[in-house]
Amino acid sequence: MPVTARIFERKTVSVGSIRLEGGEVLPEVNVALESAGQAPESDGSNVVVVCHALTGDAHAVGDEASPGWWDGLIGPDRFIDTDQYHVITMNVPGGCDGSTGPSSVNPKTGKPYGSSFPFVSIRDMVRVQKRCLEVLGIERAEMVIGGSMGGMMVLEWGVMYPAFARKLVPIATAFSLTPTAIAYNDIGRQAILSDPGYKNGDYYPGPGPVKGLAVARMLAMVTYRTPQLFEKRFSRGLQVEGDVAQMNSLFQVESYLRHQGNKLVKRFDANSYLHLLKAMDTHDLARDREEMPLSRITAEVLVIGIQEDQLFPIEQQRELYKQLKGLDKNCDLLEISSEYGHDAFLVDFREMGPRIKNFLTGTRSRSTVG
Ligand SMILES: CC(=O)SCCNC(=O)CCNC(=O)[C@H](O)C(C)(C)COP(=O)(O)OP(=O)(O)OC[C@H]1O[C@@H](n2cnc3c(N)ncnc32)[C@H](O)[C@@H]1OP(=O)(O)O
Ligand SMILES: N[C@@H](CCO)C(=O)O
Repeated sequence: MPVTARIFERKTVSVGSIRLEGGEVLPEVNVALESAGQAPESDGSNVVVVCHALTGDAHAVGDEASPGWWDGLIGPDRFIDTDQYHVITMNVPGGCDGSTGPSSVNPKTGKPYGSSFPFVSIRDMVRVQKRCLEVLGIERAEMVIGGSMGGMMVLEWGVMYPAFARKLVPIATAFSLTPTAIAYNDIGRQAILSDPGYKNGDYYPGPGPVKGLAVARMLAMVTYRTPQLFEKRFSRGLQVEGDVAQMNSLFQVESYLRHQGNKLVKRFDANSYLHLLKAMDTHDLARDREEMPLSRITAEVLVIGIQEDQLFPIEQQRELYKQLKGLDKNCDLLEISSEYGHDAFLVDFREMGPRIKNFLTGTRSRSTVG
């Protein structure tokens, strides 16, 4: 593979109007994207498409000045080597990192969409991203990879566009959410909806339901990590030594979660959060499909699961692998154990990294499970 000048680019691509699964037409859809690494080969053999998770964005790959959220996995001489590959990450429609979403201006009214922004499904996200890649002249990819919501998109890529990618890596994901995950999402949703700053979704340019969004993030963080990690990091330590009778002491874990809540509201829009939660809740790979959707996949698949994941339990990835295997697909399952739980796909690359590298570069290693 020839090594050419390394590119790092952020841009917004107009993909025109899109008819959504729900029937509504979203006019003038923009997709914000970032690409890093080598120029894409015309046959897509060095192209890696990254699908981000709920509060992720297009900035997967960064540098010292501006770290990206998947720098541990992707970069020069890293597991996905940008000296060899062209890595492209698109912000999803409905998001808030530059792609058309609830905070965007509706070209028909000249005002932010707010409450009028239509429902965007996981399939709509993939359809929009496919259109974006077509505009860029990218017809094929070597691999599509992503975790959590991004993993739902990876599976949809394989089902909707079987000829697009040669390899798929769905991580910490599933065909659909468990009722428990939907329950967590609804508690977060209710926190946002009950904040007076929500104003039925039409709060722009105001700060919006920042308290509600912060509380939603606090709860979500508990599901993203594990009791073991919290025990190790915080135990029952106090951040503020208060008077028990006055109830003004503060545990370290409380302080940490409040910090995480306050951190998210500085970079994320509550309406986008609500839309993406709904997209995940309602997603089902089998919905409105007569044939077994996995039977359409032609790519090689590496399923990765985290044994301590509270949000997407490991049984879901085992089932995915089992069904792929039952359909005689070329697939593998990597189970990792990490005290980071669900968030391990963002931070714990010890086992995942080498395995993804081998899968991408074609150096097959022994199956973890069978
Ligand atoms: C690098 C980026 O640009 S990420 C931005 C885009 N985000 C995404 O794409 C979403 C995916 N990313 C994530 O979910 C997260 O960023 C992760 C999983 C990758 C990492 O999570 P982090 O929050 O960075 O790590 P961690 O759980 O260790 O928290 C560290 C933070 O908690 C703070 N903290 C730790 N203990 C306490 C405490 N007792 N009280 C208050 N704050 C505390 C630290 O000071 C640190 O704060 P900072 O992030 O403001 O510097
Ligand atoms: N930490 C991840 C978890 C969701 O998969 C995020 O915020 O997107």
